[in-house]
Amino acid sequence: MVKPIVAPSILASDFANLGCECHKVINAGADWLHIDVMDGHFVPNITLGQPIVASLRKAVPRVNDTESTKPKAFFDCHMMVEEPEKWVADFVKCGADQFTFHYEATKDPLGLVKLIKSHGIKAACAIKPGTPVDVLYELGPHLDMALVMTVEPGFGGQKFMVEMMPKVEALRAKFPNMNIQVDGGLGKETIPHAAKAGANVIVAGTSVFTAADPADVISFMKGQVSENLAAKGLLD
Ligand SMILES: O=C(CO)[C@@H](O)[C@H](O)COP(=O)(O)O
Repeated sequence: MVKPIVAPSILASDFANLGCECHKVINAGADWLHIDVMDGHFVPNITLGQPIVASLRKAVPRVNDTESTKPKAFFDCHMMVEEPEKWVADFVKCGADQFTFHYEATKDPLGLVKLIKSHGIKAACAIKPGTPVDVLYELGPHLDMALVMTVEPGFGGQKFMVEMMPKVEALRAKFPNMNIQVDGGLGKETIPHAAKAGANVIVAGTSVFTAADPADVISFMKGQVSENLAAKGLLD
């Protein structure tokens, strides 16, 4: 059983007002914040690192922080970096709740999952569009989440690749109770494909942060995911 989760990608936010931008989408119904970390090597772009995540953590406390009255969120860190092993401890320290590494970036995916979990946070693995889904079959039982990229990683605002949906279907068939995330080009027009295929964690940058009414976009996407999960008997 899984829940619908919408994770706005902060890459599409106004970085000069990052805290307020995050509060805006959390107040509009976002469950997680998706934090795209790019190193200029694994992908041809550079985004943000630990100092920004640490600052954001002060503005957006952890979900289990009962003392703060600020809007809270789960930090879903998507590490588009080479040698992801090197960054686990730093990102745990600056406030990550989940560390998603790329299957293509490591020689020892299972060892990395164990390392991440040994720090007490959740471990997830992403695959690029050209990577076959079956690389995740053995790793799946050890993962908290699998991420099927629906664009080439590196940039926001790209076109959703509907041809990735058979990967999502295959993962949902094998792992009915696992969080399955899709990332890239998701919005009101494309969510029906992802929801039907069985994705339950939806990353959406441009469509949420540039919307006149982010709450409407988030609730539409959650509604689509809920309906499809319910039809499969998997809605938590
Ligand atoms: O990881 C990435 C891109 O590499 C994504 O998280 C995008 O940032 C999603 O942006 P939109 O396609 O929703 O604008």
